[in-house]
Amino acid sequence: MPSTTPAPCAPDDVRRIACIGAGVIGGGWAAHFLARGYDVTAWDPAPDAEPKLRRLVAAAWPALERIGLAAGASPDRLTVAPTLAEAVADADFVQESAPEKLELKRSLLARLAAATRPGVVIASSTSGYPMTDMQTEAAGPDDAGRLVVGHPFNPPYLIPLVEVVGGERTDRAAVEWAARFYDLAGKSVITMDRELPGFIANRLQEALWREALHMVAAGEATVEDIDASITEGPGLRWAFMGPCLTFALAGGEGGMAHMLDHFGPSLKSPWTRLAAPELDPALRDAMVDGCAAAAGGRTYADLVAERDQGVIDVLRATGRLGGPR
Ligand SMILES: NC(=O)C1=CN([C@@H]2O[C@H](COP(=O)(O)OP(=O)(O)OC[C@H]3O[C@@H](n4cnc5c(N)ncnc54)[C@H](O)[C@@H]3O)[C@@H](O)[C@H]2O)C=CC1
Ligand SMILES: C[N+](C)(C)CC(=O)CC(=O)[O-]
Repeated sequence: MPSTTPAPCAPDDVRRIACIGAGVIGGGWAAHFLARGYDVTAWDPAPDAEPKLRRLVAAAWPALERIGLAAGASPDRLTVAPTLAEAVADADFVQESAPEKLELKRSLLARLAAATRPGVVIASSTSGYPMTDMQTEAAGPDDAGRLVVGHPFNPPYLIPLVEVVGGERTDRAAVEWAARFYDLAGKSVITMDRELPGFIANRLQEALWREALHMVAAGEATVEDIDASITEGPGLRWAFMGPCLTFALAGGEGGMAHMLDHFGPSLKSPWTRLAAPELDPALRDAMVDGCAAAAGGRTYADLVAERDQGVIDVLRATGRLGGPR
């Protein structure tokens, strides 16, 4: 469909990015865009947002230096704006990462569309809301048409994937513009042609997560057993080969055909519980205590540094890190 709302600049001419909401993900996006050499302006209504954001970027920067910064990249190119309107006034692209609350997203995305220059694409980091449900308050086709989902993975400055999809009122050209922009900004993009709650990756992750919670709730496995079952097992394969091709190898030389003929009947075995468990206080405490035990005295900062180095090692070992960019 031809664009009715052309962006004010081409994806490769983007220079200024606004990050709206500057918590774990908005801050991670800011670090990523800064490392890629963009100017970033952030806005977040929390009174302590600026020092928190600067701490997050400072903590991420050593990892970003290790994988290589773009020419001219600097944390000094981060500005924190006092108002939403000032944050987006000159933006060539907006990444919204406010809390996962539908009403909040609806009104915030409408405000952002009204405050940006006509045609500027606005992407939401939502983990699961379809854009159709979030774009209901956008004023008209020119506003709603440039709202897309750009779902990242934590931390956005190291995990390449971003899932891009529009809603019923989104102009297809905005989806294509966002996909091209993320690609130029160093992300690995999956563009979806239809909306699914949870998109692709979270739909898969949530199935695993529900089963983990069921096992902890029923006392069938500890948090540490569950984590080790992935890091010592399938997780090692999943870093470079997805679950489908991995299981094709389970069929030996007969491939997926033999795998399905052999193990297909067990698909119907009651292995999974599928429906979500009740997140009652006992389960909440078991998960929180189990994670504290698994952390074994390592602080949040220790774990972030360990995770960042682990992701870099995996990216490097699987040939997905080139030289300095
Ligand atoms: N935490 C994660 O692993 C991932 C989260 N996401 C998505 O990213 C978004 C943000 O999540 P997190 O960063 O985890 O949350 P967070 O709680 O760390 O950060 C949210 C930030 O938004 C700010 N905020 C509150 N009201 C706001 C408003 N009206 N406008 C702008 N900012 C506002 C808060 O002050 C806070 O700094 C959510 O949509 C979430 O689903 C996506 C991928 C992964
Ligand atoms: C926990 N989460 C559902 C918000 C996670 C994501 O959306 C993606 C990720 O980083 O795994």
